[in-house]
Amino acid sequence: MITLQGTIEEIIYKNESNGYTVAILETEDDVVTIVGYMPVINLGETIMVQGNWVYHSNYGQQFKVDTYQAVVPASLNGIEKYLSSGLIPGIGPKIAKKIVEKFGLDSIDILQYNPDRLLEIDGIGKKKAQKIAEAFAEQREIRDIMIFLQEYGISPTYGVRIYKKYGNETISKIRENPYRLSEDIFGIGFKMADKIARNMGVDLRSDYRIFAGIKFTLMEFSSEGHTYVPKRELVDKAQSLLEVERELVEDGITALALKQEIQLENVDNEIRVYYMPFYYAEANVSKKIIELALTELKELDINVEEEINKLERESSIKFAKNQKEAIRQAVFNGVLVITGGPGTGKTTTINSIIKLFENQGLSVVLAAPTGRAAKRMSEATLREAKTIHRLLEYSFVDDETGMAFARDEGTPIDSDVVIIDEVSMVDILLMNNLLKAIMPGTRLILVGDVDQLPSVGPGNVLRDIIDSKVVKVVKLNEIFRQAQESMIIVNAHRINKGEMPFLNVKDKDFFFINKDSNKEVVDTIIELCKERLPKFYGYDPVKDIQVLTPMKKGDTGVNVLNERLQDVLNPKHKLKNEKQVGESIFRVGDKVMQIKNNYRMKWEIVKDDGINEEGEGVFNGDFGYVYDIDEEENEMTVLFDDNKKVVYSFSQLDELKLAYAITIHKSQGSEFPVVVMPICWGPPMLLTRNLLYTAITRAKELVVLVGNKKFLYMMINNNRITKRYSGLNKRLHKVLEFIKGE
Ligand SMILES: Nc1ncnc2c1ncn2[C@@H]1O[C@H](COP(=O)(O)OP(=O)(O)OP(=O)(O)O)[C@@H](O)[C@H]1O
Repeated sequence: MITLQGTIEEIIYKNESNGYTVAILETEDDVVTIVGYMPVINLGETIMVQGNWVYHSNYGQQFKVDTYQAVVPASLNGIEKYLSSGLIPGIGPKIAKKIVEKFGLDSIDILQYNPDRLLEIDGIGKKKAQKIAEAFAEQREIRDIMIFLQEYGISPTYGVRIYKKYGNETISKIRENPYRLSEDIFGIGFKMADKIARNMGVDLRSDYRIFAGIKFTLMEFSSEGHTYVPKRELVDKAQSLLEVERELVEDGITALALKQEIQLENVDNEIRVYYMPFYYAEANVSKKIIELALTELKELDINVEEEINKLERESSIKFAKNQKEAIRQAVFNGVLVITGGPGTGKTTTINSIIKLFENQGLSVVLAAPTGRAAKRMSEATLREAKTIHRLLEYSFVDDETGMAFARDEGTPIDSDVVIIDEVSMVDILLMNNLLKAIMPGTRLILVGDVDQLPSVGPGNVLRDIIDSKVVKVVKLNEIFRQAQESMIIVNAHRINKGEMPFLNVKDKDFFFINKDSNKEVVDTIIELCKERLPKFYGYDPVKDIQVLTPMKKGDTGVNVLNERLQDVLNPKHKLKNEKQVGESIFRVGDKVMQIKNNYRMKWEIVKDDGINEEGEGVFNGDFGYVYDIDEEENEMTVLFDDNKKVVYSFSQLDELKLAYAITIHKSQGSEFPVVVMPICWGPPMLLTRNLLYTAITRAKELVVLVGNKKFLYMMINNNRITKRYSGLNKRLHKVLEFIKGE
């Protein structure tokens, strides 16, 4: 084994996910290429490497690194390069130069032991000095942890996430039970945790392993939307994952049930296995729905039919029979479901219900599951509508508890009527949290289109409640004349009934462009967004047009479409900063979407009058534009709706994705002026009628489908509504029977 020491002059290649690096090392008397797994080396850093010389047929002589250690950089040049590499947020090339000019070879020591002295540098104030000191300390800690993780084959991308979760307890926590990684870290599944554990010598048949494998399998079922899984299926799947005897899995399930981490339930001679939170949620939702439905309401001293006539006169419309029925039932029921497709008058009905109650002096609150849906509800009713999370005052409590809902049984929502829109998107956990905060005697009105895709999270809440028939349901089914003008609405209803849509009717809003190959489809979509739609209809290609696709991967998936659309709609430009994250590039001006809820992310609205507004929370599905990329500070600023400015550190950029194209699943609850969608081959599990229905009902003004009609027909005929294991319907009946004493 040979040892070399030198400074990293250049990083030629680095695979972010596994740490494989090719770099140029300048030693005292030579310049050499080094290759190997070195996840935590940085430009300008001085390192000592151990390994051997190898000969590569294309690249010649190289030094293959087996192990390496960092050495505190010894030269002024080395220190400056190291500090300016972007490793420490707050220090960019300019500040690095100043630090080295001031402190010379002591620079690193000053950062480590005496960061107060940074104040001596022009341009560094107290706040900035503190930020740099913290970042430097964290960087040191991360380095030790990364090296530990690297020994067990964990890539740097995950290393950072693990560190964020466990902090300086990382090493001890993983040593104690490596399987916790699969529960705690987004992106680490059982298989990866298992590999690490096996590397550490954990036994194949250990309890930790069996429990983790069972819980992981159960979570996989829930990520497909199931609230429970039949025990047989769970054992089959967990056994093939764990590769141990069946009895061990069965025993593991019993042990977990005794520890109350899972719940077993015998229904019609089938044992159902629930992950605990879903069990509690399902049980509470059923109890609460029945309780709300049966609680006697404070009677309103009105003649409902007269009120309805009055509302008709005031809004100069004649309600359809079912609209009247919905208004009537809203008065008499603790729980009412109003369902219907697009253009069937849901919004008009809600507006009338709100007016009726408000006229009687009752308070009404409005909410919807996503920020965008809440915004639309607010625009349609001219009243404040919140996200359900906001309504329940979801917020940070303390480090131990994390985020929690402040509104619950103890501090319920203070309102006589609660109306929730887009309920098809609400999963069992959120429904449970919502119902906890609703007092018996409050009227709850759930509005939604049951034919949309079900919630992303587990459960089939709206459908189960409707199918159970235990509460009043009014289905709106008349498409009003005004709505009939729109082919989007007419076709949405046709598709929902399994009929072919009317395509390319002159002067209408629903078009199909025939293209056979995937390449032609993508080329046409690009051309539509860039040229045709802006030119002929005046649409803004980025703001107004949304490309929706069923798929993430493949020729017509979001990744490819985004790359192509970014290329033409926001091309590379020397004045536009860029930042590469994984496979994609963010560029100033790009359209992006937040892909997970981050309740603690700070935003600021900068107003003309100089009084700025501040708040917290950026949510899954929020759209924004890249406003600034600052290499010096390692930060990217995004401008969201209402001019909310949010600053992301580079390490948070995995919360954002390019959004010229998004998946149909991610589009739920949003609306766009124009929807463009590829119609191509894909797995039948995915290409379903309600996926197509959801996509086209997102468009307000224009739909353009591009592809092969064969696949359009295939989607319309594919009425497979993927079965979800959910016990809510049955449970609602059980609770009702119990209360009635049957
Ligand atoms: N009773 C009625 N008579 C005539 N027109 C009506 C009536 N009710 C609603 N409309 C009109 O029908 C159209 C669709 O109604 P509305 O927006 O309430 O439906 P919606 O179900 O909320 O639709 P979407 O889900 O697409 O938002 C609107 O233009 C509305 O003014």
